[in-house]
Amino acid sequence: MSAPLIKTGMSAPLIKICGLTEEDGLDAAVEAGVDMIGFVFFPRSPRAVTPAQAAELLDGVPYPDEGGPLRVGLFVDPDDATLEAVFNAVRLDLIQLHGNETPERVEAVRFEFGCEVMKALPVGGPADLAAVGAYADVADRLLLDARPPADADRPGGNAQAFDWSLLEGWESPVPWMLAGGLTPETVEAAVRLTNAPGVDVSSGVERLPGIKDPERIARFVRAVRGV
Ligand SMILES: O=C(O)c1ccccc1N[C@@H]1O[C@H](COP(=O)(O)O)[C@@H](O)[C@H]1O
Repeated sequence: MSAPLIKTGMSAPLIKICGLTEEDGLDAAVEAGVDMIGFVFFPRSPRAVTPAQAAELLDGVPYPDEGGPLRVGLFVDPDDATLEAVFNAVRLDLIQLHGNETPERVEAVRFEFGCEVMKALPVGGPADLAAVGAYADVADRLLLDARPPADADRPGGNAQAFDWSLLEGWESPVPWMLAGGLTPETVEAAVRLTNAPGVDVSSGVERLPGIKDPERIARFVRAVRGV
């Protein structure tokens, strides 16, 4: 077993398992005690769920004030009606905006829905980190993900990592999480290099697109927590 990632005085990185579509994966994430569970409300994703499906899956899952994980809804350039439809079915703790939302749109969503917002930003090179500043005052959290290939069908969930060394010594003005191609095999190195205070994974803990592998979820959590 390798040395624990968590050095004295440092808290464990938060863990988000995203793209849950079925009970086995959801149960594995909840039982592993992850901090956040994510549901994709983007129809073009193989992990997309409807508001009704998310509500059914979440039935019986403890709420955060009962010790359960935060519930994250992932959207790509959603209009208000899309967000409303989800909020009418599910109590979300965090809205993840994974499209081309401007700082003004992030601020408006946060205000209108009274919910914390995590803005995903694509990283492909040093210049992308400069964009972070524009969201510092309007987003509660940032999610740094790999810049998708030009021909990608979706802006995330592509099992693609970026050059983590870009984040060496980088300090974020707001809480942030690392995403993009993380796996149980790579997450330890990613956290060591970037000092990420949170990690988010979808493809890397799946056995098929949209179907999570409970054993890989457990391995991912063990790798992050060094147990
Ligand atoms: O998972 C998807 O299908 C998805 C679709 C549209 C936007 C984002 C999506 N996923 C998010 O992308 C990152 C990285 O995912 P991966 O681990 O590389 O598969 C993560 O935040 C997912 O939630």
